[in-house]
Amino acid sequence: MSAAALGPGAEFDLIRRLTDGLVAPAGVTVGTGDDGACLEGGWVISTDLTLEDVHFRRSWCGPEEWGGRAVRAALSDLAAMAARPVAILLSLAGSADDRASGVLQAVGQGARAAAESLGAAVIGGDVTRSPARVAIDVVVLGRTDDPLLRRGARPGDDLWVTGHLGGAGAAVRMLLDGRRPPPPLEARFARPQPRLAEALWLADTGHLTAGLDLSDGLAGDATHLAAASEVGLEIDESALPVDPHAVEAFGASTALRLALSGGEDYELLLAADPALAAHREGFGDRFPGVPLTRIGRVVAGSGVSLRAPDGERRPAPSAFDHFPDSGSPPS
Ligand SMILES: Nc1ncnc2c1ncn2[C@@H]1O[C@H](COP(=O)(O)OP(=O)(O)OP(=O)(O)O)[C@@H](O)[C@H]1O
Ligand SMILES: Cc1ncc(C[n+]2csc(CCOP(=O)(O)O)c2C)c(N)n1
Ligand SMILES: [Mg+2]
Repeated sequence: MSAAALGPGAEFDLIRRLTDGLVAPAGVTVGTGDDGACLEGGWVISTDLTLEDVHFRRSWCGPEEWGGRAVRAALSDLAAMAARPVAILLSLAGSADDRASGVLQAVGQGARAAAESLGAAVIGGDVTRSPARVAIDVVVLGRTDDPLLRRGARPGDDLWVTGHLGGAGAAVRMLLDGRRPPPPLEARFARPQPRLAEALWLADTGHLTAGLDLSDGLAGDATHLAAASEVGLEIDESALPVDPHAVEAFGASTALRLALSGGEDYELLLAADPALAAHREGFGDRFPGVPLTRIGRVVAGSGVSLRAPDGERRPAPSAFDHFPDSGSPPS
């Protein structure tokens, strides 16, 4: 199977260059470009790197939460593929001081507790010294016989999103400003909830056609689903389930921007045939407190467009990119 296409941005230009020409070997049914790779026999594997001062600051929460958050974010890629978690490999790096003071042990304990609470055992890992900052790499292993891929969305499908958007971005914005977020926003940042059970339930309906998890922000992640499926996506701004606590903290307009571009909500963006709508009530009964919202549609074409409440179409804003405005890498 060929690699799935990714959306625009310097981070993804780099990934395109790094993966150019790669051919998945025998035994690998889905290679690069999706939330994880799929292996024959129903295995899904993915990796996610979390770095101090890039993904969290030391003063923002405790070391158990740094580890727990890294595991939760990594497991979200299994939710994106509607796979059931089985195990993780946990690699930790930190300074000699962080080892001596127990910080690295606490990171590992938080990671292990989060993994076990979500059905994954720690089956290995690695430890190295780092000159200063803490790094946490989590490889996740899951199982599914029918992975949900980013390709597969078709014109005429509806677009759905789980949960609320913008809460984690609002928390990060407050923390960067030196303010303490209120508990519901703090939780969205420190303890994201990968939508693992939700993904399995929705996949079981048989109506999902494509999906991914929202780590960089809907505006950016939607471009990957559009590119991989070779379709256009139309998103109705007024339909977005903006986190009410983000609205309370920042007002509707900034909260909407955070919902589109803030990132790290770890909700799911799903494309589904129109019959999924009949399962919405059942989803609400099974997952109270997790809204399932129809936010737009899949159309013929390419890219992502936003529809403002007055019906005007505009291009989606840019989302989180690790290398913003950094131009092209050398060819
Ligand atoms: N250095 C790399 N070498 C090979 N493939 C890569 C590399 N970095 C990323 N990829 C692949 O590119 C695709 C997109 O990667 P990305 O990290 O953006 O995944 P994601 O699930 O969208 O985001 P997140 O990192 O937030 O989980 C994935 O299939 C990933 O395996
Ligand atoms: C200190 C600090 N500054 C900014 C942010 C926001 N942030 C960092 S990485 C990322 C996208 C997902 O990462 P990845 O693509 O690596 O999975 C976002 C939205 C943060 N969490 N901490
Ligand atoms: Mg992902």
